[in-house]
Amino acid sequence: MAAQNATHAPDSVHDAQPDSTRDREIASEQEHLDRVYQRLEEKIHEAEFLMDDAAKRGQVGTPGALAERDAQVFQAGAHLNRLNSEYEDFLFGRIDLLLGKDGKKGPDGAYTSVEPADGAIADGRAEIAETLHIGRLGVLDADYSPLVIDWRAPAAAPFYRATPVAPGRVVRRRVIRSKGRRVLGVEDDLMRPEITATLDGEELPAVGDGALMAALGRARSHTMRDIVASIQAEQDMVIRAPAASVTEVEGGPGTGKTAVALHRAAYLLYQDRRRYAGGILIVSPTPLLVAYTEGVLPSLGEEGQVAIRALGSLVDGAEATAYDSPAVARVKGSSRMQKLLRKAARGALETAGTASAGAAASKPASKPASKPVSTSAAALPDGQLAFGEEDDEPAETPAGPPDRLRVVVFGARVELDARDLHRIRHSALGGTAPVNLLRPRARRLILDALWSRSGAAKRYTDPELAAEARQAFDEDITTEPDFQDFLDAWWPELTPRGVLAAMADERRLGRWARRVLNQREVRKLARSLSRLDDTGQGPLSVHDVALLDELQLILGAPPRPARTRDADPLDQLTGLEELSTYADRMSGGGRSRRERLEEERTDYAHVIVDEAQDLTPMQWRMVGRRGRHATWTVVGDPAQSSWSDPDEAAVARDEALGTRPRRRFTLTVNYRNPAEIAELAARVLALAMPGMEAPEAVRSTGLTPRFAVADEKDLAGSVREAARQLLDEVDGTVGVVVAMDRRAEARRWLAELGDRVVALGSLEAKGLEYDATLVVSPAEIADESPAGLRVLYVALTRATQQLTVLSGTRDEPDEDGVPDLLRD
Ligand SMILES: Nc1ncnc2c1ncn2[C@@H]1O[C@H](COP(=O)(O)OP(=O)(O)OP(=O)(O)O)[C@@H](O)[C@H]1O
Repeated sequence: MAAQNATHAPDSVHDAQPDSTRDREIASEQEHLDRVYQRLEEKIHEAEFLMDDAAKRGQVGTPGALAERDAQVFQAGAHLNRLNSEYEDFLFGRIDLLLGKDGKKGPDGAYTSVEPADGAIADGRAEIAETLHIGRLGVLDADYSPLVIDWRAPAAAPFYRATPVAPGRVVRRRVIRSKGRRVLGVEDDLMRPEITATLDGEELPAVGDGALMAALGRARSHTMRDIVASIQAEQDMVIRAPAASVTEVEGGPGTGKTAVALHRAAYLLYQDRRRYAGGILIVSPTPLLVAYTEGVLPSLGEEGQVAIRALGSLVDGAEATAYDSPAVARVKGSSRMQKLLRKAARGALETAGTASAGAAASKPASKPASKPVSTSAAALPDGQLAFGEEDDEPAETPAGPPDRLRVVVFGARVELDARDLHRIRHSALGGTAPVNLLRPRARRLILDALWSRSGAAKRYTDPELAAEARQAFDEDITTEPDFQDFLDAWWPELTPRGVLAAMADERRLGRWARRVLNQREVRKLARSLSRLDDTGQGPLSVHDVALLDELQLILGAPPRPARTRDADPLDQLTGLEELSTYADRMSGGGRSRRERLEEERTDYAHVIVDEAQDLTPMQWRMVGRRGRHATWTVVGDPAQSSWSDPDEAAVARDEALGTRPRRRFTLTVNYRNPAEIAELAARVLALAMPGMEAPEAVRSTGLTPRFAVADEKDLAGSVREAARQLLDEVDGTVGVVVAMDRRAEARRWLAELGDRVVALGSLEAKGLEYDATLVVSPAEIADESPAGLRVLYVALTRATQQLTVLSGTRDEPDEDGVPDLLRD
C-alpha cells in the first residue's frame, strides 16, 4: 500500500461532493439513527417495566415468585446494560449489498451469503438488495428485521473485510460519524467502482474522503480510542480468528497489535460469553500502557469479564514502582533464577529468625529455645513429660532459629541438638514439595526423633501398647503451646517477600547462588534487593514481581480457613453483577466486579499478551501459570524487544503456551507513523535487526523529522525549547523520550509546560503514542542496554505527526544535526 497524503487525501472516493448529496446522505442516516433511538427507547421502557414488575413480585415472597423475579431482573438488567451504550457513537457503519447466492438469513436477520447471486450484476448495473447498519450492539426492529447489526456478528464481517479486490456482495461501505443522537458526517468507499448501482431506483452516491485517513489524522489524547469503525481487513482476520489454541500476531510498530488485541477480547466475549465467563486476562508491559488502553473495552460495551493488568501488578498485593538497571534485570529475568529461588527458599529456613530470613511471623524466633519452660507434665501411662530448659539459660539469646529442643520425659531430659535438628530439617526438605507444606512432615520427624531418643519404645513389647503410648506421647507434646512456638520459630511460614529480603545478604546469596550466578551478578542482585526491609516490604521492581510469583509456587500456601466471600445471593443467582451503566464503566463506578475478578482469579479462560517480545523467561512463567487451561492471543514485535536474550525467552514462551496448536498472523501496515518518520526509524531497524522488514506507513504528512543539537551547558533548556516548539505545532500530546536514567530530571525540566507534555524513560514509551515526539539523545538510549537499539526503535516510532531528534555530543551529530546512529 502506498502512503497517502493525509492533508490532501486522494480521490479514493469521489471528488468534492455537491453539498446537496452530502446533506441528503447525512439526512438519510439521521433518519435511520432516529429510528434506532426510538426503538432503543421502546426497549428501555420494556426493560424498566420488567424491573418494576420484578420488584413487585419480589414483595410477594413465595419461592416461585422470587425465582421468577430473579429471572426477570436479570433479563431486564441485561437489556439496560446493553442499551446504556447508546451514548457513544452507537451507529458507525453501513454496507450496501448485492443479492446473495443462497437467499438464506442468519439469526440477526441478515442474508448470510458472502458471494453475490449469479446475475446480480447485469451489463455493469446492479440493484442494491440489502442495506445493513453496523453498530456497537445489535438492535432488532419490532418485526425482527435488523436495525443495527453488532460489529462482532458474522453479518458485519464484510464491513471490515471487503476490498475492491475481493468485494464479495459489498458495493459501498460507509462510515457514519455521529455524536449522541446527531449524525455529523459520512465517508464512503466504493468496493465496485466499475458498476452503476441503484438503491430504490436511484443511483447510489459516494461521499467523503475515506474514514481511515480521517481517523488516523485525529489528534491524540492520553487514552486510546477504539477503532471499531475502521478495522482493516488484515486486522479483522486476527480479531475474528477462532479462539481455539494460540493465536500469534507479529507486526511492526503502529500496525494495530494492541488495538486488535483489545477488539479481539470484545469479539471473543460476544462469540461465547459462557466460555469466557472464566475471565480474559490482558497482560500489558507497563501501568502507563494499561492506563492508556483501559478505556477501549468499556467503549466497546465490554469490561466485566476482562482484567487488564501490568506485568508489575500481576501478583496480588504487589505493585512494581522501582526500576532495575539492565544488568540486574537480566539476572532477575533469567530462567536461572528458578534454581536460585528454590535454593533460597530452603536456605531461608535455616536462617529463619535472623534478620532478613524470610519468615512471615514477627514472633521472636529465639523464644522457645531460650525461655525456661516448666510446663506441667502431662500424665503418660508410665512417666512424665516436660518441655524446655531446666538449667539456667541467658535471658538474651542471639537471634536465629532455635538450635535445640529439650523435653523432660520420665524424669529424664531428652534433647535434640543443632546437628539433630539440622539432619531432621534436611531430611524433611528432600524432594521438591513446597517448603511451607513440608512443616507437618518435619513435625513428624521431630516427634519420631524424640520418641526414639526417649527410649520409651523399648519398654513395650506389645506393638499395640507401643502404638497407644506413642499416640499419647505425640498428643501431649503437640498440644503444648511451647512446642508450637518452637515449630513456629524453627520452621516458620516463609513468605515470598521474606525470602527475597533474605537474598539481600550478599554472603548468604553467594552460597545459594553457587554455580548459578557469578560473583558480580550476586553482588548486583543482593544490592538491588536491599531496597526491601527485613520482611520484604519496600519498593519492588517489575522483575521482582515475577520472582515473588515463582516463590509463591516454591513455598506453597499453607492451608487456611476458607475466605468468606461477601456475595449477594441474588448476585450469584442471576449474574446481575455484570450490570453497569456506560457512565459507571467510564467513571470507574462499575469497577467492583472487575476488581473482584482481578483479586481472585489466577487461572483465566483466555490470556492476551501484549508486547510479548518483552517478557523475560521468569515473566513467561508467571503469565503461563495464569493460563494453564486457557486459549491465548499473543501479540508482539521482535524488533522492539528490550530483553537481551530472545532465545532464552522463546523457550520459556513455548513452555507457557504448551503444545497447543498455533495460528500465526502478520500485520503489515503502520497506521501510526507518517512515512517520513517510519523511514527514519527504519534506519535504526536495519542496525538493530538487519534484514527485518519495516511495516509500510499508510499515510504521509510531508513533514520530515527535525534534528536539533542541544546546548551542552543547558540540556534542560534545549529540551524545553524543542518540546515547546512541538506543542505549538500539534493540537494533542507531546511525548519526550529520554534515557531511563534521565527520567526524573526530564520530568522536572518539563513540569512548567503543562499536561499535554509527558516525559518518559525509554522503556516506559512502549506501546504509547503521541501527536509529536521528542527523542533526546539516541546514543544515550541505545547505549543503555544490550537491547538499546531496539529500545531506540521503539522511541522513534511513537509519533503520529511530528518527530524531533535532539542530539548531545555523544550522538556525534553532523552539520545538519543528524546523529551518527540515524545517518543514512
Ligand atoms: N484500523 C485502524 N483504524 C484506525 N486507527 C487504527 C487502525 N489500526 C490501528 N490504528 C491506530 O494506529 C495506532 C497504533 O495502533 P497500536 O498501538 O494498536 O499499534 P501496535 O502495533 O500495538 O504498535 P506498537 O508495536 O508500536 O506498540 C493507534 O492509534 C491505533 O488506534
